[in-house]
Order: sequence, then structure tokens, then C-alpha cells
Amino acid sequence: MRDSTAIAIGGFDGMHIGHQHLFRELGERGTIVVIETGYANLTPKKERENYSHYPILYIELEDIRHLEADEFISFLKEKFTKLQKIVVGYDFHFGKDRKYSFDDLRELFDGEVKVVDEVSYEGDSIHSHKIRTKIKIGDIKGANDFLGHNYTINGPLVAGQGIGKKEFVATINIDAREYLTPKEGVYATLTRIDDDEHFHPSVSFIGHRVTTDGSFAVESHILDGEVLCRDRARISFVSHLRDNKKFNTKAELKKAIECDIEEAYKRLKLLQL
Ligand SMILES: Cc1cc2nc3c(=O)[nH]c(=O)nc-3n(C[C@H](O)[C@H](O)[C@H](O)COP(=O)(O)O)c2cc1C
Ligand SMILES: Nc1ncnc2c1ncn2[C@@H]1O[C@H](COP(=O)(O)OP(=O)(O)OP(=O)(O)O)[C@@H](O)[C@H]1O
Repeated sequence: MRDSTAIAIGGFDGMHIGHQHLFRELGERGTIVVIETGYANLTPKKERENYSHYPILYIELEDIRHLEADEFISFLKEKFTKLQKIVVGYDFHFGKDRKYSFDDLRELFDGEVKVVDEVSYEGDSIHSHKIRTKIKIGDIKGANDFLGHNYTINGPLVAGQGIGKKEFVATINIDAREYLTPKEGVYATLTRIDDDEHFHPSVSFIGHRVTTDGSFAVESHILDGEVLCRDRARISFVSHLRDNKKFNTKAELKKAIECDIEEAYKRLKLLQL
């Protein structure tokens, strides 16, 4: 990483299509420099490493936010002694009061500064904050179109209420509190168990179990057979099926879950065509 000749700089929470355009400019010996703001919740921390083969250096915003432009460049050159190229996007700002832009980098850096033009999807500029808004309103398709991959959360296995298997269907419950919670409801998903390579077709519920104990849960029911999850699971959201609902009886909830299973099958099957 220290031998890198090119770096791309930014917050890189989404690791979305716009960010991928920056990475394409890095060449063979590149590094991604992530400025950690503390509020990344689409692709928190080291999860970013799943979306690029480049090494990543994490820098705390607190350590650089006070720097003047020349100090920022010195800071980068100290970390990367062979630095020849800096890649940023059209709206990148840095330093004290975010008052510096790529113009200052171009003026002060003695190498190449590559500025990537605005990347849009169907005329709409792609940004992490817009992806967060889409996820919060359940627009998973819109979020995935901007991301260029399925919105995916991941976390350790936790105990459920213990009634799923007996009264409804078996589910894997995870704690994914580092991630932004999609709109409460039911989704067609793909679930990866432990370190398996394979993603299982699944239907997932995320929200407060208003029909039973009212507690918050993230749970996934695997559609292609019984599985054993030991440690953790990764849930990729494909499509929103319906909102969370309070049912009058457990029998009604069970019926709704059966419909959800059928609908999830259909949506996931469509994907394979
Ligand atoms: C596909 C699916 C849809 C669900 N929909 C709802 C719902 O609309 N309202 C609700 O209160 N709980 C819903 N649940 C959550 C159930 O209440 C939960 O699975 C049940 O309480 C068993 O939980 P346990 O696995 O922790 O024992 C849903 C669960 C699944 C798997
Ligand atoms: N749509 C885009 N087109 C081109 N460059 C982009 C785009 N979005 C972000 N970038 C660039 O990627 C780097 C990382 O930016 P940043 O982390 O602020 O992404 P963002 O998606 O705009 O996030 P937020 O919505 O939280 O501001 C910056 O250099 C930025 O200029």
C-alpha cells in the first residue's frame, strides 16, 4: 500500500457506481483512501473491501479536517512516498471548512490530479445520501441501481423469540445495527450463511414484530431448504414485497408469510431470466 503511485480520496460509504468510476482511474498500483466521518452505514468500515480489489487506507476525518491545502498534500505524500496521481470526483472538498477543491490540488500537487466528471443514473447524480433516502423509503431497486450491487447487510447471529420454526417458518436472526435499516417490512433477498460462497434465495423481515412481542428483528427465511447457520449471515436486498403489518391473529400472519414466500420466489426467479 505504501508503494502506491495513485490514490482515490473520499468518504466512499456506498462504494457506488460513481465511486467505481474513480477506482477505474487508479491503474496497477492504486490505493483507496477512505475518510471516515463516523456516519458510514451503507458499507461500514472494512465492508468496503468487498467492493474493490484495491487496498484501503482509513483516515479519521478528525485528523485532517483542520488542515490547509498544502498541509493535506504533505500529509498524503508522507503516507505515500511514491505518489504520482490523485483521483477525486467533481465535488470533492477538503480541509478547513471544506474550503479547498480539486483546483487547489491541481495548483499545489506536483503530480497528476484526475477529476472524474459527475456520474449519473438516468439523469440523476449518484450520491450516498440519495441511496440512504431510497433505502429508508423501501425503494430497494432504486438504491441498487445507484449502488451497482444489491444493498447488503451483515451481522452476527442472534437468538430470535424461538417461535418462528414452531408457529411460522424457520428464520436466521442477525444483529446488523451498524447498517442503515431499510423501511420496515418484507423483502425478497439473497442470504449468505457463515463463510459459504453460495447465496440462498430467501425472504426477509426487518422491523418491529408488532404482531408478537413488538421487538425489533432482522430475520431471513431460506427458501431452498433447511440450513445451519453457526456464526453470521449476510442479507442482500433485491426487492420490497410489502410493509410491516400488525395482524390480529398468528394464523393471519402465517398466511401472509406463505404469500410472501410465493412472491419472493417469483421475484427472485425473474432475476434469473
Ligand atoms: C416473511 C416474514 C414476514 C413477516 N411479516 C411480519 C409482519 O408483517 N408483522 C409482524 O409483526 N411480524 C412479521 N414477521 C415476523 C414474525 O413475527 C416472526 O418471524 C415471528 O415472530 C417469529 O420470530 P422468531 O424467529 O424470533 O421466533 C415476519 C416474518 C417473516 C419471516
Ligand atoms: N456521482 C459522482 N460522480 C463522480 N464522482 C463522485 C460521485 N459521487 C462521489 N464522487 C466522488 O467520490 C469521492 C467520494 O465522495 P463521497 O464519499 O462524498 O461520496 P458521495 O456519494 O457524494 O457521498 P455523500 O452523498 O454522503 O456526500 C469524492 O472524490 C467525490 O467527489
